[in-house]
Amino acid sequence: MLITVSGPAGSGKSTLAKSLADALSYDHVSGGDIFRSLAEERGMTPLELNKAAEEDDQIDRDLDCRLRDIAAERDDLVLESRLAGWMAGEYADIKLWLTAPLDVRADRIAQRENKPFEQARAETQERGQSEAQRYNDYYDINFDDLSIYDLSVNTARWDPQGVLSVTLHAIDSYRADGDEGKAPIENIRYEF
Ligand SMILES: Nc1ncnc2c1ncn2[C@@H]1O[C@H](COP(=O)(O)OP(=O)(O)OP(=O)(O)O)[C@@H](O)[C@H]1O
Ligand SMILES: Nc1ccn([C@@H]2O[C@H](COP(=O)(O)O)[C@@H](O)[C@H]2O)c(=O)n1
Repeated sequence: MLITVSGPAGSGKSTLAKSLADALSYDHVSGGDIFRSLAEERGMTPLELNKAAEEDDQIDRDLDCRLRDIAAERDDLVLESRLAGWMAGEYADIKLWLTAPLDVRADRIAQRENKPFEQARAETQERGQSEAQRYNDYYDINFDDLSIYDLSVNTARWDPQGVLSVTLHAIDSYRADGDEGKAPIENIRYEF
């Protein structure tokens, strides 16, 4: 199966994707892995590529194109990034969405990156708004539209082990013969 894990910054995507891949003995590919590969191919550090991406939208598009190619080619994989669900589209078997209130995510990011809460909160909010605008401009994606996902989990309500249990239960309970049909993602422009 191809499982995607999407959500905003600090929602717990990497944490869940790693533990899901371990539990299922699947491979795990993250947007961060792809971004690091793109940087290496260009002879840049990820930080340098991140700065370049502010001026050059082709860098975001290359990352998203790589996500879509991986989704088309691979199986028994957990694919994790903001847009994994949108990019994998019809190739994904189960699309998971993780979220948590902004204050919770900002607090996690403040701890992870060792910065003040207010700073993390402002940066996370601003980055989220800027990303949502870019996804809309590039691909006509409404990042707030959760109708494409099969399961949404508020990770503020369960610890990482709890989130893993909830999602593993959903995956284990999935029966292809009882599936009434994947809903196609409509009106997205896969233009890279
Ligand atoms: N269910 C949870 N409950 C409490 N803390 C969590 C939970 N899931 C993840 N965390 C913690 O929140 C922080 C952010 O998690 P993680 O890096 O997995 O998020 P992310 O969505 O991949 O973030 P980003 O998009 O910014 O890379 C980490 O410190 C992680 O340990
Ligand atoms: N313009 C960008 C795009 C991506 N990154 C890095 O890739 C990681 C994955 O991004 P997703 O949106 O696919 O989750 C992200 O955490 C960044 O490390 C970036 O720096 N700049």
